[in-house]
Amino acid sequence: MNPPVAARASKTSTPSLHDRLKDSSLLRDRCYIDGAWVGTPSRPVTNPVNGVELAKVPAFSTAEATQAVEAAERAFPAWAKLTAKQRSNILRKWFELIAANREDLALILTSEQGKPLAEALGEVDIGGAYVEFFAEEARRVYGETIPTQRPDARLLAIKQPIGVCGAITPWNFPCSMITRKVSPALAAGCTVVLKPANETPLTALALVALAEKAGVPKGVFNILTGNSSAIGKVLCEHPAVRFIGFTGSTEVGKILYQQAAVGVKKLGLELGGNAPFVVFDDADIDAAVEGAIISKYRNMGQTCVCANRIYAQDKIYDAFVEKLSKKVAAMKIGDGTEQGVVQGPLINMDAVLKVEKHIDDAVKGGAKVVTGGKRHALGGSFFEPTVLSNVKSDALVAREETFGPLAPVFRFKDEADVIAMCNNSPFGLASYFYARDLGRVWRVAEALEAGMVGVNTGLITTEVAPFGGVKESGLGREGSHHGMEEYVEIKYVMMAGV
Ligand SMILES: NC(=O)C1=CN([C@@H]2O[C@H](COP(=O)(O)OP(=O)(O)OC[C@H]3O[C@@H](n4cnc5c(N)ncnc54)[C@H](OP(=O)(O)O)[C@@H]3O)[C@@H](O)[C@H]2O)C=CC1
Ligand SMILES: O=C(O)CCCC(=O)O
Repeated sequence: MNPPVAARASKTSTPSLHDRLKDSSLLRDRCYIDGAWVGTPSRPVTNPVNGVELAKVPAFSTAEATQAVEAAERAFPAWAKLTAKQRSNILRKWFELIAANREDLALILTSEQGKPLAEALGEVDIGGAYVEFFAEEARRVYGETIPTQRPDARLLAIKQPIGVCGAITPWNFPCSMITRKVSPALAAGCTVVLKPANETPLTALALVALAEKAGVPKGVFNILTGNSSAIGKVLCEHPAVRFIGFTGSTEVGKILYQQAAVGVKKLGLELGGNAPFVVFDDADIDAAVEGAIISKYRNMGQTCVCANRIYAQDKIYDAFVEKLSKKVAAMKIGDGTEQGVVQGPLINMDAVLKVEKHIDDAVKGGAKVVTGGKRHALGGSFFEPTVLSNVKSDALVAREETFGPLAPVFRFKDEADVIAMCNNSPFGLASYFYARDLGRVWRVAEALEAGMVGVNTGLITTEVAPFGGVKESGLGREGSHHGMEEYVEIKYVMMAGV
């Protein structure tokens, strides 16, 4: 029997998260290992709006991570042996439960992460869409027959689940980064040990509670919260783990890459970006402003694909900056659960310090604050959405990912000039541009060194397309049928003596 978080006596008039949920059993304070809810809740999870504690979760480490991997190892043969249809049906049920509980999941997500409720609902929907998509893909893991080179032999290649998989996920998308890894893994026949970000474990635990309800067997999907480096080391070094899927900073991605090298493990890495967003002078400026807003300010600028450097061409520069800053200045800031709020708090004070550092540096170099530029009067980690103009191409913000609500607008002269600036980065995750000339659209899309290009759009994420980066932005792809390939091995079989 799993123990949900008990109702807390609320001393204030504001109902607790527990009391606001339609199904309070989704609020969990234990981890799930080998089919049991275990651990002592000890590590507080707080609301970034006001620091109020939402729940406590266990602080697990090496021993529990090893237990979780070994549970996943024991569960693997039976799960891999199920027919694709059997696994697909369980995943379908998980998707249906996510959809049926979308409002509760979104409320948990906003409460621990801070993004506006409408965005949290959107994230839960796409999170569910990954599960739905991979429930369908489970039945399409086809192999191939190969024309033989020997008359007495037949050749074929079959695809088999890679084995136990580790998943390490970030706080900025506490739902969709989990389902984007776990659902293809389960669909392929792999078992999983998940370590969600310590800032946002409650959405993850709720997703696991729904997976349990959907009939995912014991040991197939395990989750543990706690010491990230110790748990990460077990996932990288335990011989049973064959794949690690990670979304997060490039710095941590490189640590995992090195640790996993010892056991020659396959890795999927979704790391930092530094997305350029280019507005050419033939663009529809109003559409470009809308695109810049969604790309830059979604999740308060805390997405790895968000526009980090905005380049506007000479002729339209002033008009673009004016229209963008007008819209940004009108954004409603506050608790993401309040009606009309489009910007919540940043995840923590470190995030605020990074935005301030980038603004200070740009301003010292001659940039002008057109709107925003400082901490918001609400206090805590609230920061005013900001637009800077006349930013120099060598500013810190041109080189580093801000991960906050800061839009620096750079000026450029021509296509060659801007492509060189865009590609002058060790990162290559997303990129965006607005243009109408068809020749230019093809040239620029092909020239950008990035895993993803948005042309005349600021929102490119969908479960049906391959998401991932080049250069130091990572390895592999998530989502789409390519996302399944990460979780299978190809086995070549020669049948001779035919
Ligand atoms: N590409 C992306 O989507 C993301 C990029 N970032 C970038 O990284 C910056 C820092 O954010 P941060 O949250 O610290 O990102 P991290 O890379 O530190 O965190 C991502 C995940 O990795 C875990 N982790 C941290 N250290 C280790 C380790 N040594 N071994 C295994 N797992 C580990 C974290 O756990 P825990 O939280 O428990 O420490 C979390 O689950 C952001 O400002 C942003 O620039 C951050 C998040 C997502
Ligand atoms: O920031 C990330 O790590 C993933 C972005 C997901 C999205 O674009 O919805």
